[in-house]
Amino acid sequence: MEDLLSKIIEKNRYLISKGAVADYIPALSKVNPNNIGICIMDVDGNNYKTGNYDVKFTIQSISKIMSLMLALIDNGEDKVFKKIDYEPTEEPFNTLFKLDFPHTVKPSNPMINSGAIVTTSLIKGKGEERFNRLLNFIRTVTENPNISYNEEVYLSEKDTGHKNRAMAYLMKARGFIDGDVEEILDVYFKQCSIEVTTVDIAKIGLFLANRCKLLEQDTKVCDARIASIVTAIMATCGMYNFSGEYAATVGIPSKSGVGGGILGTIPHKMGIGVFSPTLDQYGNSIVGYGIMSDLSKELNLNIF
Ligand SMILES: NC(=O)CC[C@H](N)C(=O)O
Repeated sequence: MEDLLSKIIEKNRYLISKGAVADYIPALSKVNPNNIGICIMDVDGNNYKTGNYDVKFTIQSISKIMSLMLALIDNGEDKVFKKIDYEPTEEPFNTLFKLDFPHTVKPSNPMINSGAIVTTSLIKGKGEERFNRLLNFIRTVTENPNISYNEEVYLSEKDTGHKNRAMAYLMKARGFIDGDVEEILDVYFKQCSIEVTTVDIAKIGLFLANRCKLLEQDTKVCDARIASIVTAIMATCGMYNFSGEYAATVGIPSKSGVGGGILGTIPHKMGIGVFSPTLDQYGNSIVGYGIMSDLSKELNLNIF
């Protein structure tokens, strides 16, 4: 298996130069573009790791599935989806478009930034407590108590996240979010700067695949319904406005982040973590997409 994973990495390495690291968050432009890592964990307890699988990167939008899980635990499905829709969009992840349309009453889905900011606002807790609860939830699911956030990336994003700030204030003005906008944005920026490895995100994928149960301990952290909702939203919205083509060509419910990570989950089977920092025009890892396509074909993982 490791041989196959190494071959897949080498086959896709040429794609590094076809993409670019995210530089709209200045601190992200400093990452080494040449790292490529894969980690796969299945429900039988097998782990396979290759390449730079243990290099840390910022979780970015992959955090949106964790905040969604916690918001669902805190509020229940009905309350959450009163505030955010379940629907895919053909707009990019950072769009403001439609938020001010007269008939719009909520963001399209929790995987684009506007929906994710609303999701974060639904996590219970005051001030630091909200972020700490999310961080602890991520530590529990990854079984990695050392996970923390990257202060430089957090400050860089807080400093330059004008578009996120604009959409958050617009949503506040339109009554889509309650609470203090700056406080909510602060949690959002911090959650995006949490550092993980492919092992950590593969573990999250495995947790979803195992219906919200930690594999080794056989402990149920939350209701299996939450895994079902989150996996469905990953399959339809997880790769932004590339989600349709990705579902048709890869067929693995996945979530990407501009840090270069892609998390895949195959219900009842396995979790996959892939990392390579250069991105395509949608903000998805360009090598990561190549690797996920090859894994899907070689291991027959397409769920559709
Ligand atoms: N696509 C992403 O990973 C976006 C997350 C990033 N922190 C942002 O808000 O722009």
